[in-house]
Amino acid sequence: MLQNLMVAVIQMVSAKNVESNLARAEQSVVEAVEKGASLIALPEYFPSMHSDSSYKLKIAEQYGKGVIQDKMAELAQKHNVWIVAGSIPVKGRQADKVTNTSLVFAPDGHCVARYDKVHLFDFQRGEEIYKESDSHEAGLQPVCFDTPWGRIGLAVCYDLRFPELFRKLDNPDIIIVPSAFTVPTGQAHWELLLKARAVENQCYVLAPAQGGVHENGRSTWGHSMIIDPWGEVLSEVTEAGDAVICAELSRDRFNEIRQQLPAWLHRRL
Ligand SMILES: O=C(O)CNC(=O)[C@H](CS)NC(=O)CCC(=O)C(=O)O
Repeated sequence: MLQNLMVAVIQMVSAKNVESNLARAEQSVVEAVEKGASLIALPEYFPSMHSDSSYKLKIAEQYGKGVIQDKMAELAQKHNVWIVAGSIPVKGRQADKVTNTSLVFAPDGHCVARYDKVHLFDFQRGEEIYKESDSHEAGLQPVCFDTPWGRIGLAVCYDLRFPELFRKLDNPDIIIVPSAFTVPTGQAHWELLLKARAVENQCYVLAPAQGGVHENGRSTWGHSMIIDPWGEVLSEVTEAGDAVICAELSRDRFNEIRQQLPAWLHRRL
């Protein structure tokens, strides 16, 4: 097993156009590679953020083929890295629905994991209204995948509020939560929820987020971060806009925390 793992978390302010978002994502992946990262995580819906949900359906790809997936596979292989492709819209079972799907590409370019967001964000606060369930099908199961450093569990954005999903993961060492939090809920809960999931599950948490003012006028909270199993923030994006942050995840630190405070072993229910 690898002792340490350099990871990168990418923050974006995605616009509508898929091609230009993919080009920006590529730039950030290259920056992460230059910083020495071997696992790179992109935010929720990095290929396109747009108010009209029918646009998601328009750009949604069949699982296993399409320009977004091709680009991610190419980048993983070219740079010999793991890429967690935040989320992308994938065609659902129903013709008028998509799944909000996180795909993981291994260094050989193969897609090795698929997670469909389980909890859909239906929210209303004044003018700010989201009804993700109108255009999305919910996923049904928790997903983990294995890397030479350890096991990684997946969640997307609003899932962060449902600790039972994380408990159902198969004992991950890292949890990755690509997100696009609203500003008011992000300000109130984002860091709190991320730290809670890290501390209660005694694992690293990577949180790549959309952060800034988007083309359509929507603002997202950003504050992408990397948190250790003690709840300490190892790295954080403090400003709006595109950014790449890195941290080295330590196997020794992970083991030390779980040995000193074996809460993970003390679970009874
Ligand atoms: O729709 C898109 O284009 C991108 N996706 C999102 O913005 C998603 C679904 S609407 N946002 C969230 O889940 C926010 C959760 C949140 O903010 C909270 O739990 O407080």
